[in-house]
Amino acid sequence: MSFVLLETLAGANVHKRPYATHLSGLHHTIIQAINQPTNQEIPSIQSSNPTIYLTNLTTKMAIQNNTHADGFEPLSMEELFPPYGSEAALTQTAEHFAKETMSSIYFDLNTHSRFQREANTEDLYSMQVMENLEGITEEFMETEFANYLASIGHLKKNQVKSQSLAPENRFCATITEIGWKLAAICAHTEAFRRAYMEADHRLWECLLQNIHNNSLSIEHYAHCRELDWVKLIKEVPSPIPGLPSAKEAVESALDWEVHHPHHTVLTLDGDLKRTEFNGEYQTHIDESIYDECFPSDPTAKSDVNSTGCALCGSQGPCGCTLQSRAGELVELVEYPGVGTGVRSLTTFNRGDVLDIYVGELRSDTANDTVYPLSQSWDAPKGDHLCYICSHKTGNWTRFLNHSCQPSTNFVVRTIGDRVVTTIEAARYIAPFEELTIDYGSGYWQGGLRECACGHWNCISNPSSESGSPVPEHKVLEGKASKKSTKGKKTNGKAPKASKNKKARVSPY
Ligand SMILES: C[S@@+](CC[C@H](N)C(=O)[O-])C[C@H]1O[C@@H](n2cnc3c(N)ncnc32)[C@H](O)[C@@H]1O
Repeated sequence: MSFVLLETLAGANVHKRPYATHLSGLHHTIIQAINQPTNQEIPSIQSSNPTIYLTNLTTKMAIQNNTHADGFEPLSMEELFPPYGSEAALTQTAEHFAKETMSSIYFDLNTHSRFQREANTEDLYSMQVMENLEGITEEFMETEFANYLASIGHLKKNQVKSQSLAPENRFCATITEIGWKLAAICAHTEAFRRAYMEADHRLWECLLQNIHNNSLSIEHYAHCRELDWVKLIKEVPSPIPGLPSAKEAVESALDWEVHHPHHTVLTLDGDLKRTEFNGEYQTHIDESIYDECFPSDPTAKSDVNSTGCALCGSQGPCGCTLQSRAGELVELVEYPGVGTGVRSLTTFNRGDVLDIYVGELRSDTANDTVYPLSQSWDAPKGDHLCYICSHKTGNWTRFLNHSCQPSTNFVVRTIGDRVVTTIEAARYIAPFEELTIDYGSGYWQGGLRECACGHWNCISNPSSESGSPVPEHKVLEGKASKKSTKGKKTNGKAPKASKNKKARVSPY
């Protein structure tokens, strides 16, 4: 199990490191830097490994090109690895750079909002960080704008406080291409500011194109995190020769009621909608709840159903929690033919534990055949504990669509005082890739549904080896594998089940 995106174990001796000035590029490292005990080595960024990137690219391109009679067409080596310096190779590099930078932009925006929230609670350290971040952002915008005004003769050179270090005309090209709004949002991120200064023309153009193509996603992401980008540009006078109107950008700020980022879906027609099922809004909860149909928590860790907490190994009460940040780095997006799905905004590596499938723990499925997951403590033997029903309340994991070649897996683990089903990365996952999971063959059998994943070996493809129509459960079962830890049995007693836990709704 890899803990790249996990925060900390409860009770672990964790010290915060001083905030690093450069957020971008180091994003995964920063997570660890913030959360690991200070005496540990910080691992290097795995996502920059070109082999991993190319392996993923190979898979992606192979899937996109499945035009052969048996549904699979191998690519030539030249297509996969264009010759060094060729136009195709440069484009591939630029695309890779843009995706990585985009992922750092989302990460930095999220980190900014975490500090903002802590600063709002009068945390002195976070208040100081916020002051620095705001100062850097304002100075960046002011310098670049002043230099532009000087270049068109609206300011005298000696009125400009500091020289821009960016290539000439970059400010104008940026505002023209992505507009004041996205520039103001992205200026809050180290990733954007650094690329602005350092990236060559081709890389920068590719990044701007990516920002432009994801404008609603970025604005919604910032909006949910209450980023005050307006104050950065509201004093910009209009009109400025050669630039669009900043006033119009301010007036077009997103007007969308925010409860939780995962209450909103980016639709195929470029709009936003609330998540709903059977005409009712779906709400986010952080952890599973159970009601009167069980006298106590049916998933409570015990001697019978668990070999101990996967995080600390304890058989007795331990209070460990999985605090993954993966949920903060994914978004809900509509996909053709399959409805709402989950899009990654960062890179994940094989083995990353992304989150826990949560919902209402019930003895029945509440007549829902879409979302319930059978929770067992030993999946291969099928020892069923309850159903996790997430049609009304749940987290982002309920929106994972199925693929016969999925990027994540269900895994049964004991974490803290509960047996849970985690979602874990099955392989490297690139930014903007859809996260998918295998619902298990039973979900598709019986002719009621057809899988639309399009994979050449899809279960619903009659010529595929995996298609065999035997009706079974109509719930998500996944291919959950039991992962045990060699936990010490502490007192031999099953811990008392916690009292009915109220759903805690967090801001993210
Ligand atoms: C657990 S939900 C996933 C989220 C769902 N797409 C939504 O809009 O809420 C499962 C449902 O999503 C749709 N779905 C997911 N994966 C699919 C696939 N590969 N082919 C067809 N439909 C799929 C089906 O309607 C399925 O019953």
